[in-house]
Amino acid sequence: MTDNILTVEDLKVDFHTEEGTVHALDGISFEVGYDEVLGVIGESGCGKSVTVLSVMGLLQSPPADIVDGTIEYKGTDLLSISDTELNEIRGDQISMVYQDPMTSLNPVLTIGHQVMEPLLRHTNMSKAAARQKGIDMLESCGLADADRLMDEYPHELSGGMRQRVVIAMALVTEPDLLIADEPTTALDVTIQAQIMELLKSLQEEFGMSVVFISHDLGVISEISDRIAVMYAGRVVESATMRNIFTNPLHPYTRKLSESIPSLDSTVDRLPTIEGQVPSLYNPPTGCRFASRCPEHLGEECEMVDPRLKRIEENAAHKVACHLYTDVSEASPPWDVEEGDAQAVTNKATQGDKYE
Ligand SMILES: Nc1ncnc2c1ncn2[C@@H]1O[C@H](COP(=O)(O)OP(=O)(O)OP(=O)(O)O)[C@@H](O)[C@H]1O
Ligand code: NI
Repeated sequence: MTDNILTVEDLKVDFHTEEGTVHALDGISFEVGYDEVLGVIGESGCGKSVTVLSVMGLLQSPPADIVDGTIEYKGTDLLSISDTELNEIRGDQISMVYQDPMTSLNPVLTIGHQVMEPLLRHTNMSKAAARQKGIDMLESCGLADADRLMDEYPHELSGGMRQRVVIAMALVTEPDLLIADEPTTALDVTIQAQIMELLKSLQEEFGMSVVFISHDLGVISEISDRIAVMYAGRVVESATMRNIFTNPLHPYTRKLSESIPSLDSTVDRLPTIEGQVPSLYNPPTGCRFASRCPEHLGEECEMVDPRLKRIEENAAHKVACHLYTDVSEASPPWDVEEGDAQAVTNKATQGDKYE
């Protein structure tokens, strides 16, 4: 058993289009622990959806082309198993909630049909048992009168109710990993808060792992244990939620955290980050944030691609930025070989003696 339920390493995805090749993901790496909620954040077009669609095996090829990388789910590389094996896992152990509830619901089938479908496909459950399980799950998702709802059609429901149905469909098989791609964006603020609350309590109840995508750091902070910040097809920082808030390192993350309105703020418009995300047809050589970065160091940032560095000895705080040095490259007193450590200790002890 590995420590993580999901480990994505160096994932590269291109799209071949008439205008050329879009390098949508350029070496994405991240991991999700058991029972952990990973928030993935970044501006529109930075590759959040492509990342999770790769995990789900749902990228259309062509135009998509997974050029490199591995996606390990419980130690199995999802990129190297057969479609049949992937189908077994998808919708049963791993399920996904999409941004727009209407795209995940079939307008001509009843809610009951759709909620029971994953159970009938992935388990040996009888229809009656699947129906009961569906009703229970709709109720867990905060839908009253679930028995009657089972015989209704999607258009008879409000947007918030439909999104609850979609969540119930994703959770009905009690998956080990739930992927939620901006599940509340289409909803108004009050309903959005209720759905977040619901997801949080269901995560605790079922003890599942979650990958939660959003372009809003405020929304994601309510549910995440850890956060991965994406920019232009890369992960630029990853750390615990607490560290992202108290000690954001990447200038892009700092900009994102400045753009969360504080509660007493009188400004109701989010300050946006100046400048444009670079084109992914022909991405810049160095740091992709360089052209917008207030802490730009000059040529190094323009020319040298910053790799993801681990900047703290024990914590898993990683950042891809030339402002920081990897712990393994730095030579602070604690960063010594075991033999040397002994020497340091001896020296210290001797020092004590002579005092
Ligand atoms: N089918 C496709 N053909 C060509 N390019 C694509 C395709 N799908 C995605 N891309 C490109 O891949 C990049 C990443 O897109 P993606 O949808 O993952 O962004 P995102 O971070 O999810 O954005 P949003 O917040 O708007 O949902 C974008 O540049 C997008 O234009
Ligand atoms: Ni998206």
